[in-house]
Amino acid sequence: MSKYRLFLLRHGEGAWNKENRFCSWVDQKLSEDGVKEARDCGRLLKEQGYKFDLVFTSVLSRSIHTAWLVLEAMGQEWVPVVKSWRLNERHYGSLIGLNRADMALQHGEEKVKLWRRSYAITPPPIDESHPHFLEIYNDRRYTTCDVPKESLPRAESLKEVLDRMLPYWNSTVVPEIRKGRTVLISGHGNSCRALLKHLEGISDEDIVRVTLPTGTPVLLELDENLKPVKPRQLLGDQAKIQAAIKKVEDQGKAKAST
Ligand SMILES: O=C(O)[C@@H](COP(=O)(O)O)OP(=O)(O)O
Repeated sequence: MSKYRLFLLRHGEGAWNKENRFCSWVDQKLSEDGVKEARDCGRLLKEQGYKFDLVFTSVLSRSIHTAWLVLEAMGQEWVPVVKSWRLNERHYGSLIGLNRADMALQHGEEKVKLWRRSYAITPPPIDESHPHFLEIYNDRRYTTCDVPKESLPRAESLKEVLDRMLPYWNSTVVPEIRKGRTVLISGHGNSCRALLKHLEGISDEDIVRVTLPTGTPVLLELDENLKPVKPRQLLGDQAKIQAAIKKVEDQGKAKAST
């Protein structure tokens, strides 16, 4: 029987989602469409009668703004929002800023798919020569982390995302769920995939086929051991959701960027 409800959400479309560039730890804002997606998501959740007690976000603006817009559309702006770098998007290393379709032309679609969706493959790390290195590592938000700046990742596989997220999940999120609080995690494509893998016990092979569209709430009904009692539900128009998933998958197809 379902005891708890947990909602996962990949933020609304960001500016670099639109440009098909790996965004990761670069703090891009939501696009106009992304703002609309977040508002629509809040309206849908309100229509369906859901109420949140607590929202968790990463320290990236696109996840925070999405949470704000969802809460505003629901008329639940008072709900506390808690932020942690441990919910950040996967660190895409030296791929950050690069166009996926260009990468597929240069390295092949299979390689890009492995970088994007495999469990244990870590992309090449970022170094000081990368155009976005200083922007990320000199950002004040990363002085507030529970690890020294030098220990922050320089690239991550999905497994490494789960490794840094799980301590936070177990110490901070789980106790709130166990108190009976309805939690929304306004996160990212890969941080949500990592959590889904953990909660649903998805194998390393099967996680490759899990892709999340932007701005679409995922409802998990959990038992007292926080195990799902039924398949995850992506809320909204199912045909539109399938089209949005395909669009994200197709971002890795070879095509010269304009
Ligand atoms: O880092 C990014 O560019 C995307 C994920 O990219 P893919 O894994 O889909 O390539 O993360 P998000 O938009 O959810 O923050």
